[in-house]
Amino acid sequence: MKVKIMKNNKLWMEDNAIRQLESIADFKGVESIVGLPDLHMGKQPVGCTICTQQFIYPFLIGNDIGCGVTLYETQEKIRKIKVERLVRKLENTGIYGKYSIGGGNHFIELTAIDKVYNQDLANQLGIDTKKAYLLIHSGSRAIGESIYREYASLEGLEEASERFNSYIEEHDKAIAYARDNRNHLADIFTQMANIKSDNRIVIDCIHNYLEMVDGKYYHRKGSISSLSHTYAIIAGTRGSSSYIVKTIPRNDELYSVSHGCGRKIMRSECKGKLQSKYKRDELKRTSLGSYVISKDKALLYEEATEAYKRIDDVIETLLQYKCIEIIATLKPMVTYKC
Ligand SMILES: Nc1nc2c(ncn2[C@@H]2O[C@H](COP(=O)(O)O)[C@@H](O)[C@H]2O)c(=O)[nH]1
Ligand SMILES: [Mn+2]
Repeated sequence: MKVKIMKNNKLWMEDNAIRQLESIADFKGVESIVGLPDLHMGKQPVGCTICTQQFIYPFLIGNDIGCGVTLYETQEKIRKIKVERLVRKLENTGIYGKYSIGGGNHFIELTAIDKVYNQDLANQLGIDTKKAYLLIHSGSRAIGESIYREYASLEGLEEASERFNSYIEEHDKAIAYARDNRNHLADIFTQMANIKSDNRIVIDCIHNYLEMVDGKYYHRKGSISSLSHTYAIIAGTRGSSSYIVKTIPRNDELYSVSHGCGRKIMRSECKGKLQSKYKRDELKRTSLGSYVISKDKALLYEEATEAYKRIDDVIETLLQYKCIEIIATLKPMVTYKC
């Protein structure tokens, strides 16, 4: 079967997203497709891997080429951080200019190791439960957007053609820019927050890109490659755990692992569905006690925890398919989106 959907009874999965993925199966060169547990609808399906031969489809990668999540270790002890004072300080700040977080669900999160499940693997990563960590989700910003505009037609690009070669060149630059952007954001944020840190990278994993392996093209949109990433971060939400995992490469799942929990409620519907339950300001604190700092007030509803699938269902599904081993969980302290 060309399209495989990773499912589990408890996991919420949208039929329209499955149909959107199936509609790609007949494109020239498409060999196989995997819908990951965080699959959801977008301009193109998100949470999937599409494997092709001979042709590539830039629009399947989308505009945020190189988007990823990086985990940095700070040198600040959790117990020394006065969270409320820090939040008050950060509320009057913003990151503008050459390096920026980006809108939507991009974020910088000050976070703590909550529970270690595999101490040996945690030691290999040098994880110290006393220290504060930073989780940064950001991408290639305007660079990715301009590449997307140039190549977004539904037409595939044939291997070795001039357009194919120039897309790959631009795509690789966007990945490098996105990585650099995350690293600069880590420096800017720790200085702004006055957090001691040399920002050691613990894990850096990207989820929107084209991976070439053995003459095949793996279009990854919200999909982490277990071939390139031995360790990965599966992002939760501002109000739920994110997971540090070891990936297990599996051909049947196109060597893929989910990048997050995936959207459940469309942005445009969030306010209508959630405002009878929460006043806007109540969404600045989460049920975990963490804080959200966002100048964009609409994002408080659009990015609420309930706008997403349950991370534990996504993780359970990945475990069931033997694609990951859990190392530890992260618990957000402050989610910053300015
Ligand atoms: N730890 C946090 N994770 C979050 C937050 N907002 C969203 N998310 C997760 O990130 C992925 C990334 O989605 P993408 O398709 O835009 O790359 C998403 O699926 C959520 O699981 C947050 O504030 N904190
Ligand atoms: Mn992303």
